[in-house]
Amino acid sequence: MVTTRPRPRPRLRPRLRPHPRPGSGGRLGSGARLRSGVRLRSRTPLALALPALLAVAFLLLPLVGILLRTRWTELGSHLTAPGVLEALRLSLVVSFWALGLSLLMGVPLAWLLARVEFRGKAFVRSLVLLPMVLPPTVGGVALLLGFGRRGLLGPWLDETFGITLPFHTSGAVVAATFVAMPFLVISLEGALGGLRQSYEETAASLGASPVRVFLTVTLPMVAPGLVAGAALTWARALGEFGATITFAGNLPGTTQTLPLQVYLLLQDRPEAATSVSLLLLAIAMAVLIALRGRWNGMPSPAPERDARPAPEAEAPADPPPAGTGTPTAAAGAAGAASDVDGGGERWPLSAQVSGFNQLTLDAAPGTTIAVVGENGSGKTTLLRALLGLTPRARAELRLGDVEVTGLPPHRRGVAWVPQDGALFPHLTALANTAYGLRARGVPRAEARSEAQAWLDRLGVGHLAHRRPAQLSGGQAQRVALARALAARPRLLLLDEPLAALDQTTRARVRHTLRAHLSGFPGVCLIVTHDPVEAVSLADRVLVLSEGRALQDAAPAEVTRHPRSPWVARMLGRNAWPGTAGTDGLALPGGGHVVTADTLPAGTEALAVVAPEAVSVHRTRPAGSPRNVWPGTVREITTAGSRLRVLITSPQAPDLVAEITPAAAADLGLKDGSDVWTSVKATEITLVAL
Ligand SMILES: Nc1ncnc2c1ncn2[C@@H]1O[C@H](COP(=O)(O)OP(=O)(O)OP(=O)(O)O)[C@@H](O)[C@H]1O
Repeated sequence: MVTTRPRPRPRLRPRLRPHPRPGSGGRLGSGARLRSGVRLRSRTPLALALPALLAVAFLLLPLVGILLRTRWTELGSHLTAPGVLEALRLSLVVSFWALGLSLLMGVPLAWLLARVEFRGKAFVRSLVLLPMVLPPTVGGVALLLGFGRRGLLGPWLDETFGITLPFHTSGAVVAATFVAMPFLVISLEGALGGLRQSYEETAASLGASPVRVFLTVTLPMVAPGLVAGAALTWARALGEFGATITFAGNLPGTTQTLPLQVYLLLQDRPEAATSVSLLLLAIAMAVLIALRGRWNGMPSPAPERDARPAPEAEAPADPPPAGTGTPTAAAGAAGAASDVDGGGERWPLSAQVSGFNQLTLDAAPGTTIAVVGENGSGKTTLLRALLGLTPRARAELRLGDVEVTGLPPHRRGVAWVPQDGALFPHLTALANTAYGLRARGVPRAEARSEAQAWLDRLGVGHLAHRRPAQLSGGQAQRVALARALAARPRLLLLDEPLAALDQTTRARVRHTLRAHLSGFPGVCLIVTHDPVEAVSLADRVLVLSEGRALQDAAPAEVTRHPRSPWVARMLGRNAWPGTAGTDGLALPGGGHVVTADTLPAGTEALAVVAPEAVSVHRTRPAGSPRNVWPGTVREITTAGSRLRVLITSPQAPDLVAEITPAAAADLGLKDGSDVWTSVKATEITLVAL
């Protein structure tokens, strides 16, 4: 029998990358373009192609009519006629005012619709859409009844501000805003809906107020949607006719915009009307071409850029503990360390969690707790409760002397590193890392030098000026960690911090992480599915089951005495539940395990066996231990330099043995081989459940 340390089961997780900016992803339509520039052509059924072509012709013909009937020689004189120029000026004034008002009111409205749950949301959304489907003249009548002289608000506007909207340019602005604002709201709401909230939540956890988050994270990230919506809104306002003429009238120089001019010219000088129509048509086409389909959610092909991640940076072989570092990093890092702990302040954790999670958590500063549990056991909910981000669980939370329970997420001092890091894609690694410091009001230069020091300490200082899309998964993860540590939190929450890394990088980053966590003056919670991570990084392992703490103990204790078969298997052990008898454990299927330990008869317990304690034989071992079972090899997998062999038996639960490849070759093991397994009674630990 060969002994070795238990190894984690290999995990099959996709390598995560920083998420692309919304609107920069690709969608392939029919005739999609491949990288090589080759177009995919599919056979189009004639029954669909013909009406589609008819539709194109139907849309195209009027435009061709304008182009053919335009008197090109007179175009200049038509467009520079005083009346036309006046109408153009007015159109520009009205459309830009309408755009401004739409931005002012429409952006917050889109945010509200996308981010806040409230009663009557469906009604508000319908209200936003209404001007798009309402005949504009009906819109004009409605505006008269709302804001006209004898409308609901008109007399008050007149008496209080001396404003009379009808027959005034402001009336034309109101009419244009009424019909154009929906384009902005719809476009922006769509963009906000496509933006993962973890960016905004992470920004809040770094100390940014909701308004700051909106201005520095949300808006830049939805910029393409916002620009597209704004352009459409402006174009719609520029072309507005029906509501304007009904509500504001057709007064030259006051409310007579270009579309109204076209209407007038058509009666007396149709050729001039054609020229002005051509101008409006050209403007509309220019806007649509500039947007290239972005307004309906179809992204335009992004310009090719070098988004290749940098090669994985060599982390310092032995990273310095907190407060020390390379000469360049030392000054900033030392400053950072002293700032982090607020001049020596340390942050013990005391939390009482209710709701889906029901547990009490107390930990001294500097403690790292690995949070483990099956899928759905409440790990993420626990973190979100501590952040104050979920109504599903509530944490009465005290960090040091500060009672943070009633504080909003951005004032808690609880930094969160989500699984994918959620680096802000529009900021460099340096600006990402400085984000939390800037949110706390640290001057720009100081924040940047401190951020650079943190990046240096995490071994990614040379990537400071890269955007997240140009970082590998491991580099991005380290930047995310630097960003969280730089924010000087009182509690650090890491959600599977190493999940995105390959095995080699994982070992290196784990080493770096351990060094930095040892200098952290608060408590750190790490959600993990990786037993090596749990055992090597944490001082305590908190096992969750259905939101409750199943076990909260030192890693060695959890490994030796796992309180559930799941924990035992996660830690790479065999675990058989059963009922204690006089000399071991009676298994539910009728089998029996003889153990050296004993428990009071009738106790529900687990028999825990390390895989390397299981011996495999081709024939029944003579004079062997009392736990001997026949079995069949069902699966052989590698675990580092060793092999894990899954053996099933009619007389015992499934068993995993770990042996060397040489031993497996000697035994001639393969799938389906008949074998005997044996385990010494002294190698079995009994754990009462
Ligand atoms: N927003 C929600 N509304 C309702 N139920 C939810 C919501 N989010 C999570 N849940 C449920 O709460 C339970 C705990 O979920 P949670 O995401 O905290 O589990 P987890 O331990 O983090 O799981 P995993 O390992 O799969 O990430 C699950 O049963 C899940 O289905």
